[in-house]
Amino acid sequence: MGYVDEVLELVSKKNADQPEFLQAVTEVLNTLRPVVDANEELYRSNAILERITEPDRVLMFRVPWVDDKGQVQVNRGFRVQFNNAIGPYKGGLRLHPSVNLGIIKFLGFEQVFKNSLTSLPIGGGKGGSDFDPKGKSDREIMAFCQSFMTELCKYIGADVDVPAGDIGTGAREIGFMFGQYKRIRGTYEGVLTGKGLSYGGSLARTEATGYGLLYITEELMKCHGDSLEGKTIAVSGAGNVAIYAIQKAQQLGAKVVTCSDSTGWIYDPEGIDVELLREVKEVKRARLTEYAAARKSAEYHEKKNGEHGVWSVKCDIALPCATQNELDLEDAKQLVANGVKAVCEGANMPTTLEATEYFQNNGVMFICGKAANAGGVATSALEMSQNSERLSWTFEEVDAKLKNIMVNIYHNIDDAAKRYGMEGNYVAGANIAGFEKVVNAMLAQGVY
Ligand SMILES: NC(=O)c1ccc[n+]([C@@H]2O[C@H](COP(=O)([O-])OP(=O)(O)OC[C@H]3O[C@@H](n4cnc5c(N)ncnc54)[C@H](OP(=O)(O)O)[C@@H]3O)[C@@H](O)[C@H]2O)c1
Ligand SMILES: N[C@@H](CCC(=O)O)C(=O)O
Repeated sequence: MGYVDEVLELVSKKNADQPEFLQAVTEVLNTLRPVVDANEELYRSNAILERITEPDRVLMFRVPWVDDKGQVQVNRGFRVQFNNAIGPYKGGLRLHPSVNLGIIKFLGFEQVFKNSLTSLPIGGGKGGSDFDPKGKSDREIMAFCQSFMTELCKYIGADVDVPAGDIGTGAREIGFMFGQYKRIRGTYEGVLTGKGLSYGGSLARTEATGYGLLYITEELMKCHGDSLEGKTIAVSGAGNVAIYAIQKAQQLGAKVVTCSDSTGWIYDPEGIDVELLREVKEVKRARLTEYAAARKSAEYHEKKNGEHGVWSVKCDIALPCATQNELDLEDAKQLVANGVKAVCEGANMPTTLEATEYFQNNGVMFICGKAANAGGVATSALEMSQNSERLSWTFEEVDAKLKNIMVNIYHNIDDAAKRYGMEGNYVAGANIAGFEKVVNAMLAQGVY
């Protein structure tokens, strides 16, 4: 048995109850085979694959808080500090009832490679809680965030570990957590990113993941002699990533005809009205039925198991921007039958392994989330730089740096795939390029 298969077996045994983590590790290690074969002795003797698949540490803690009725509620909090070979741990905090250790580990593992691809000095980590922010009052959100940070603040810091947003964690939650960190630790430092603009946040961070997704998609199209002009795009999700992906796609001349949330989806053949979508989702925190009620051209469909949802709509480009494993093999077959040319992941691991393979075997250009959604964390690293130098850059400066980073990521992953004879396999390219930098740093820093 080869080194990759030995480690895959070991990781499967140790983490049998963590399917999402195993899925992420399987995808990465399978695509690293040519690199591992070329360096087997070095990597094996240094146990590189065993070390890179085991987090530096896992923190799991109780989060007690009081609801509006005076009842004490208890949630479980997590922070997985996965790898800090190239910089302080960096990655978001997910607040969603589905959160468990396996999901946070998959996200933390992916973050190691994604952050490496940004070319900026950030290691990988992730955290969150099974707390459900939906339907909670602002006071309840504050109570939860303060309790969560009361424990987490012992383990993080501007040069140690810098959390940020993810599903369910936006500017409101980051504000409450920042306030609590400051109150307990007594230091005003860039310990979180995605902060409000009046207290250390960066312009363009809100837009960064969605805009970055479109910058890399634009470069992909350009390098294949095409453009986004006039293309029809299907987007899933209606949160931070989806909204700003839709906005930038429209600015670049494409028409986005779908979006979705966890209960239903919209088909709007005239193109999504992004300002209306922002009003419904960002301001009112309402359901998409409100979008449909306010827009004549929009059709609302309830989510039904076994149906393709937004992926049933004919499109040139698909941008999954909601959550993991939201696009499966049957959805991929439908998209291919409808003539999709490119799929770029705004969410983390939204496409199942089988669906990814189907796209790749059917000539669809496919860029995985580690590369395609790296613009968010890259701009978080730019926020860290601004905090360190106590300066704020203009929107245009940050946006220009973001675009440059995304274009470079495209060329790095394209080159890495070509170096190993896998031209056009951007999943392999992203994993290889991300891995090489981290491994070189690990080897240089000795056994730890
Ligand atoms: N924010 C960032 O900077 C960033 C950066 C890189 C990657 N990502 C990834 O991008 C994805 C979206 O994050 P976000 O920041 O946009 O979160 P968000 O603002 O909380 O939005 C998430 C969206 O996805 C929908 N959704 C969640 N679970 C779903 C499900 N099971 N089926 C259908 N829709 C579902 C949500 O609908 P409901 O409102 O009904 O829950 C919401 O519309 C995640 O995978 C995240 O890890 C985020
Ligand atoms: N949660 C986001 C952003 C992380 C950050 O900005 O640190 C991601 O998956 O990359």
